[in-house]
Amino acid sequence: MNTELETLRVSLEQEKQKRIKLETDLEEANQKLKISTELIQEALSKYEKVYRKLISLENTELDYSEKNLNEELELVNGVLETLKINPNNFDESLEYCYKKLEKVSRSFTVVINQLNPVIRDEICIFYLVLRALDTIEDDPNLDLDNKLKLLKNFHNNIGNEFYEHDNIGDEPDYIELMRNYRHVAKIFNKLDSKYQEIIRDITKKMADGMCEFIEAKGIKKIQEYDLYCHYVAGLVGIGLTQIFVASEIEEKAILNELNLANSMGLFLQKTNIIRDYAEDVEKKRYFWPEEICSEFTTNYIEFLGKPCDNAMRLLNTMVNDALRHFNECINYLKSLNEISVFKFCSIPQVMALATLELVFNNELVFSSNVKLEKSESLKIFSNCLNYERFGELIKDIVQKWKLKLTKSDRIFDQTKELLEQIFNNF
Ligand SMILES: CC(C)=CCC/C(C)=C/CC/C(C)=C/COP(=O)(O)OP(=O)(O)O
Repeated sequence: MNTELETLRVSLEQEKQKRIKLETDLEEANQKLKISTELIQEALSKYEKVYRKLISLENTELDYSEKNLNEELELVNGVLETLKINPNNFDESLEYCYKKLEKVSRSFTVVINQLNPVIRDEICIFYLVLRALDTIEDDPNLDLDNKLKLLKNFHNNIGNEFYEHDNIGDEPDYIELMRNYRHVAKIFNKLDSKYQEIIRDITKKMADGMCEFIEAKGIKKIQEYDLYCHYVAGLVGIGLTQIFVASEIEEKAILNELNLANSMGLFLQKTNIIRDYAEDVEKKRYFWPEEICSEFTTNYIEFLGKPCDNAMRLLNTMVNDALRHFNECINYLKSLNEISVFKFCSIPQVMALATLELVFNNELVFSSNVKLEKSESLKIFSNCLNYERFGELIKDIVQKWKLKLTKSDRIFDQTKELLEQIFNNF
C-alpha cells in the first residue's frame, strides 16, 4: 500500500514538474511573441512611411522611374532586415545601439543599416565608440586636464560595461549616449576579437591625435590641417578598410593603399569643416588653417556674417583644398567589390561632393549652416547603386558646378582644372 502511494506521489510530482515547465515555456513563448509583434509593428510602420514617401515622390518634380522605386524599396528591405525580427536574436543592448545610431548620426544610419550583416553590428559599434570619443573632445564645459585624461584613457574603457558619465556632451542625445554607454560596451564585448582590436587601435590613435591638437592650440600649416583630419576621419577610413578585409568581404590588396582610405576620410571631414564655418566659429571651434587664411585676413573669424570679396576667395580656396582629395576617393571606390560596402562608402562621398558644390562661392556659408535639400539627398541615396551610377551622379554634379565658374579668377581656374580631372576619371 505504501509503495503504491509512493509511486503515485512520485508520478504526481512528475506531472506537477511537467506542468510547471509547460507554464514557463508558454510564458517565454508569449514574451517572444510580444517582442516579435512589437518588432513587426515597428517594421511595418517604417515600411509604410517609406512607401508613402515613395508614392508621393512619384508625383513630385523628381523624375522617379519605376526602376528607381524598386531600387529604393530594395534599400528599405535592407533596413527592415536589420530590425532582427527573429526574437531569439533580440538583444536589448543591440536594440539600444541601433536606436541611438539613428539619433546621433545625421547621415550614417541608412548606409550602416543596409550593410552586409556580417559587419553591420561591428560598424555600428565602431561608429558609436567614436561618437562617444568625439563627444568628450567637443564638450565645451570639460576642463582641459580632465578632457585630456578622459581622451587618453578612453580606449581602455571601450568594453567597460560600468563606464558611464552623467554630464558629458553638448546635446541631449550625446549626453544620453554617455550615460548609457554600457549598452555599447556590452555589444563591443560580443564582437570577434579581430574587430575589437581594430576598433581599440583606431580609437587610441584618434584620441592621442585629438590630445596633440588640443595642446597645440590651433591649426597653422596645411600639413597640420591634413594631419588633424587624418586623426579624426582618415583613421576611420583606415579602420573601416581593416574591418572590410578582416571579414573577408573585401580583398586584402586594398590594405596596400591605405592612403586612399585616408583621403576618403579627409574629403568628408574637410567638407564638414567648410560647411560648418558659422556654427564652429560661434562655438569658438577653429579648424581653418592659418596658412590658407593668412593670404586673405589676419583673423578669419571676422568674416562671420560678412561675406566680403576676401571671405569668398578664402572660402573658394578652402573648397579647392578639399577637392584635391576626390580623385583618390574615386580610386578607392573603384577597388571595392561588395555592393553594400560600395554603397556605404560611396553615398557619403557623393553627398560631400554635392555639398562642396553647394558651398562653393556661396555667401550663406558665413552666416548659416548650408545643407543639401532633402530631395537631393534622397536622389543620391536611391541612385548610388553601383560604380556606373556613382559615376553618373558625380558627372552631373561636376557639370552643374562648372556653370558656376564664369568668373575669371585664379581660384576659379584651379577649381575648373580639378573638376575636369574628376570628370575624366570616368
Ligand atoms: C573608407 C571610408 C568609408 C572612409 C570614410 C571614413 C569616415 C566615415 C570618416 C568620418 C568622417 C566624418 C566627417 C564623419 C561625421 O560626419 P557627419 O557629422 O556629417 O555625420 P553624422 O551624420 O554622423 O553626424
